[in-house]
Amino acid sequence: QTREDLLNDGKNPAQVTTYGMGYHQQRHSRLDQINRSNVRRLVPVWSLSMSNDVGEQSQPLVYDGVMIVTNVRHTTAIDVATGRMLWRTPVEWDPATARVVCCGLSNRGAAIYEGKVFRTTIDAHVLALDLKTGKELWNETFADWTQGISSTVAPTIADGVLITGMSGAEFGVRGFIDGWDPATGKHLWRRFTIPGPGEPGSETWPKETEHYKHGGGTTWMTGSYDPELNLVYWGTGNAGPWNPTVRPGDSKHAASVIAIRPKTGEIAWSYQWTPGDMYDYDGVNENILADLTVEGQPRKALIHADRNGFLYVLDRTNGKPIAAHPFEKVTWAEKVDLGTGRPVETELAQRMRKGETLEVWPGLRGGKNWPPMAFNPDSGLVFVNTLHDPRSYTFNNEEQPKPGMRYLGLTINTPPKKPGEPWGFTKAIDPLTGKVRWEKPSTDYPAWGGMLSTGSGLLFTGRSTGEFQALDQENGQVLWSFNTGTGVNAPPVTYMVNGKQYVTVLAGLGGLPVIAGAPNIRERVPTGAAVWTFAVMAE
Ligand SMILES: O=C(O)c1cc(C(=O)O)c2c(n1)C(=O)C(=O)c1cc(C(=O)O)[nH]c1-2
Ligand SMILES: [Ca+2]
Repeated sequence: QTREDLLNDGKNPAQVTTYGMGYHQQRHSRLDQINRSNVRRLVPVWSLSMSNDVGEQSQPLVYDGVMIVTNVRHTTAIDVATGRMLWRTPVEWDPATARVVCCGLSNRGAAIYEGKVFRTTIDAHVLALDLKTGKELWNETFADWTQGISSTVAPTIADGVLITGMSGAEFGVRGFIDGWDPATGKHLWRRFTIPGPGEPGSETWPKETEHYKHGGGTTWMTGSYDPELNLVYWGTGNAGPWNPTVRPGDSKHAASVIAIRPKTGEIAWSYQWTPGDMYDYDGVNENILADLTVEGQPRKALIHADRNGFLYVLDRTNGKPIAAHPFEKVTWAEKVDLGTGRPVETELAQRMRKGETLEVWPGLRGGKNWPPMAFNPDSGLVFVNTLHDPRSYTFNNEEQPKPGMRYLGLTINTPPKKPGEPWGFTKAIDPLTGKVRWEKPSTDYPAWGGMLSTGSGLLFTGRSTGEFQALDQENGQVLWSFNTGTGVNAPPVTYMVNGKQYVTVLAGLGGLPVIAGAPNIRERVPTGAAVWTFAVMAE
């Protein structure tokens, strides 16, 4: 896992070295051995228990025949050929940490570089293990978890710097991104996403108070990286508290993407998806980098499906919007004005800001939550699991921020589902036009799984009810389905070993779906945890 290995992820099919299957996070593999006609003979070749009951969200990494997976309890190395565990290093944390976690005890994966495995922990540590042995090499505490700061994010390595994010925007914290020396664990820089007094963007926060210290904007999904521009694109979470009446203004840089220099964390540009966020529209969803042709011109684009319901294409050199179309039902904004770059709020949103209790789409979980979509550069389409789920909010001003305590300033109501109304959709969308090529409704539970696209026109994704499936990219038809026995949230990967293509996904119901899941999911789908690896059975 040299710098070259990370830069070339996707080119060498034996390896998966980065989160997103490439720094661009397209989650597309050129591999085409598994195709429409043989996918029905896809069978499990091994499965390994993860000894965990609180959910699996990690994207596996594969290097030199070794797979690295994480969850909240362990970092595990697996021999890809046999499915045997090579080593497993436990992560120790005080069970009381669960109190400062909004949405489950989760971990989304590791980074690998120069013989080391890097990960964050739920109690706000970042650490390095020896890739060969699992032995801990260094371990740094980056925050005091009792203050409400935790971590679920997979780190990344960009330009030789280890970069980590954090969680806690529901607990009155101020978001940041850290840079570390991967060799030693030395802290190199910290970039707060919420500006301090006098910094650019500070004018969007109340001047009289120290509200910026509680402004949210956490950084709980991994940024993508453009090595040529040398910029890392990192999304930021909801503004805090959700109640906007105590923080009039845009609340920058919450619910935004910031483009940062990996060596210093300096912000090159920022773009705010949801100014003055009052819906918990965390802007952390993946930022897919792609080179698109727009009106005959090649453009360096960034594609992002936000929780706020809009699918954006930005110019990633400067953060200017090129396109923005709703990909789910949106009632808080009429459109995004491409000239000003700002959403045009509906009357409904304006009445909400004044304190009326009204139903809004998308609801707090967003038109899409964290499970990453995929982009196929050949067809130019994105493939995404959406959430079709409104909420109503009643703001109240009583709450004050207290370290490590929830700080939301509102109560939430879930309107009853209309009979026959889907919980979400799986959609193929052209990000430049917003045109939906096909969509499939989810009628029992929302699909809450990451997406993988392959060169043979297949899509792999999981369902909350346990099925891991292959869909046809042309029409969404399910070509293959395997029941893993527990919900699938994690993003799948594909790679080649000894000339044979494999697909791997972690199964393990967890995260927000079990806490606030669509009807009684805990009674109908068991928890549990395993890595599943599939290949086409020989004739
Ligand atoms: O604001 C935050 O810091 C934060 C962190 C996390 C997280 O780290 O998992 C989630 C959210 N917010 C959130 O709003 C959310 O809907 C969510 C879902 C999940 C999940 O794991 O399923 N995590 C989170
Ligand atoms: Ca949040």
